[in-house]
This record gives sequence, structure tokens and C-alpha cells, in this order.
Amino acid sequence: MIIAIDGPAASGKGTLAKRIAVHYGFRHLDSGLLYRGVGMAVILSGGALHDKSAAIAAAQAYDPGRFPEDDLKSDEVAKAASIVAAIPEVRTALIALQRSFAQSKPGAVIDGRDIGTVIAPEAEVKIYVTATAEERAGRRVRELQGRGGLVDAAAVLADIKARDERDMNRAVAPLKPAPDAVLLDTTYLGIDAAVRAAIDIVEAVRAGRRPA
Ligand SMILES: Nc1ncnc2c1ncn2[C@@H]1O[C@H](COP(=O)(O)OP(=O)(O)O)[C@@H](O)[C@H]1O
Ligand SMILES: Nc1ccn([C@@H]2O[C@H](COP(=O)(O)OP(=O)(O)O)[C@@H](O)[C@H]2O)c(=O)n1
Repeated sequence: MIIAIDGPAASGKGTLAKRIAVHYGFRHLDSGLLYRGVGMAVILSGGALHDKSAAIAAAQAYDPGRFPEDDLKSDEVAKAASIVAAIPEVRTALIALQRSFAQSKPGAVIDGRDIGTVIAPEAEVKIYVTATAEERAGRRVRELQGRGGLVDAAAVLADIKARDERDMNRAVAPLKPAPDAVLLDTTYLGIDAAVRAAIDIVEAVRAGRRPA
């Protein structure tokens, strides 16, 4: 079974995907880490983020173990990721890895922007997670503070809005709900309540019911 979880920055996709994967004993892939890895490789090579050839080369040579996950979680790398993610050849280079992961048995949970629309349109369950930009920025600020260092809350909100804009309006694989995705607004849901709601959606789809 494939469960696709898409949505904008800090909506809670990764948290839900991890918890759903544990619940069902499925494997989990955070596809954002792939684009973050490419962004990070370009930053480290000293190349400009808009230099398509550097980003394409980094995507074609993508090595999942190259950077520790913690190093990829900064705001700077998130921004770089969303710039390189708009380059069609970068996306193409990362498709095979994601599609092969989607075939994991007994199941795969993948979170990202285009999982239900492009990577695995055949996914049995598609959840599109949202929350207001202000709520999402607040979550990201707390997360970045937890990793240490000073955080400029206004800059985090501005970065999230800019990234949403870029992700939703790019020509290839823009962020949008698949026509058959179930929407889950987590603005007023804590983590446990959001996980329960997501599992209810999976159960309803598995039982052939339309989720409430
Ligand atoms: N429903 C929620 N309520 C409050 N905080 C949340 C919720 N879901 C996730 N978080 C927190 O918000 C931050 C971003 O969540 P994450 O799952 O990484 O989002 P995404 O994968 O969409 O970027 C994390 O620190 C996470 O613990
Ligand atoms: N399937 C995906 C996943 C991420 N991305 C890009 O990678 C960036 C970082 O993704 P992420 O999921 O790690 O970001 P957060 O939602 O965790 O902030 C996004 O802003 C997108 O531009 C994408 O284009 N397609």
C-alpha cells in the first residue's frame, strides 16, 4: 500500500507520515530531504542556486547518505531546496528513487509536494495537509529554536510564504492537492489529534468509505 502525504511547509506532513508509518509498520520517506540534499550540495560547491547545471549535476549524483539529516533542516537549506526543486531536470533525476521506494512492502508512506500527483498517482491513500501560514511559521520557529541558535520569527514567516508561492506556481509538479486527496487542516489540531485524524482517513479509505 502507498500513502501519499502532501502539503505546504511545516504543515505537519513529516510528523504525520512518520507516525502513520510506525502505526502500520510501513517504511517512510521524507522526499523533501532529497531536494534539501541537492540544495545543500549546490551551496557547498559554491555554485549559484540559479545555476541549473550545478543543481542538475547534484541531483544526478544524489547520494542519500551524504549529509546528516540535522544539517539539512535549516531555513537556508529549505530555501535552496525550493529553488532547485523548480528545475525540471532536478525533479526528473529524483523520480526513480522515489518510485522504487513507493513499492516497499508491506507499504510506503511518502511525504512531499507532488507525491499524490506525480510520484505515486496510484497511491491508495492521499492526504493533503494544510494549516495557516502563521501557525506553520510558529511551528517552524519552535522547531528551529529547539535546534539551537537565534531565530527571526518574521523572517521564518516570510520565507514560508515565499516558498509556498514558489512551490505552488512552478511549471513542473506544482504543490496542489490531487483530485482524490482528502484535505486535513491541522491549524487547530495538536500532533496527537492530527495523527488520529490521519489514521481515521487511512482506515476509511481502506474500508472503502469516503472519509468524513
Ligand atoms: N498538529 C501539529 N500541531 C503542532 N505542532 C505540530 C503539528 N504537527 C507538526 N508539528 C510540529 O511542527 C514542526 C513541523 O512539522 P513537520 O512534520 O516537520 O512538518 P512538514 O513535514 O510539513 O514540514 C515540527 O516541529 C512538528 O513537531
Ligand atoms: N516532493 C517534494 C518535496 C519537497 N520539495 C521541495 O523541497 C522544499 C523542502 O521540502 P520539505 O518538505 O523538506 O520542507 P518543509 O515542508 O519540511 O518545510 C520544498 O519547499 C519544495 O520546494 C518538492 O518540490 N517536492
